Amino acid sequence: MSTKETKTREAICALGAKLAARGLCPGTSGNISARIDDGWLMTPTNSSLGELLPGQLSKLDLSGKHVGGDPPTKEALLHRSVYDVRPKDGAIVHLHCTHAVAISCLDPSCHHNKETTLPPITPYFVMRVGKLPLVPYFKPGDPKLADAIRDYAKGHRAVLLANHGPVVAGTSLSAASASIEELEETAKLHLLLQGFKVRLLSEAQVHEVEEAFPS
Ligand SMILES: O=C(O)[C@@H](O)C(=O)COP(=O)(O)O
Ligand SMILES: [Zn+2]
Repeated sequence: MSTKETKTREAICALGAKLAARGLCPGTSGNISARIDDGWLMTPTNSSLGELLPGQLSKLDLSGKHVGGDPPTKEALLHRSVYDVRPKDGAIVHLHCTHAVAISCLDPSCHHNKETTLPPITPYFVMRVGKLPLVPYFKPGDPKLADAIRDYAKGHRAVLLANHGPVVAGTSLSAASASIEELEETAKLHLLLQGFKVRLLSEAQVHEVEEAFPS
């Protein structure tokens, strides 16, 4: 096994432990994956992200065949679809973090608009997440979900699966993690602000941040 693969295995386990310590992946929910030279490493199905072992991680070859470790997450095909349409990204995190899941369960008429479920409340949300479109509901692991996500993930690093939770891609595990944590915090803020008059960032302020901090 290459040193890079060994390090990636350790990084996935460390990230799982961090997300679990922050209460972002209840039970055995969520999954993490990373690209390696000869395929992908993914978290095994039904595993607790806080208790991952490097040697148990599932390895898929470049054709998507399971070639090592425990059986992969039921969302393996979904992860592969996102990698397919986002060739520059190297890692994906999917969580059932409470506030983002709450947003995913709202009637779409309660979402900010058709392009994004959450509005631009803070510059850091614009930097780390940007727009957050809603992917229509399909049951977890459904190949139709893996197919549907393609159109949304092509132009967005973060998407929200209806009645399910967020999926975020990044150039690295730490980039994907920073984005999904910011997404969850913004979902929480958005819910906290319900009933108040909120000043959103203007379109010009959003552009200013996008230009100053390109992703
Ligand atoms: O919601 C689901 O069932 C999956 O998307 C999930 O979060 C955990 O499934 P596994 O990765 O197969 O454990
Ligand atoms: Zn899930």
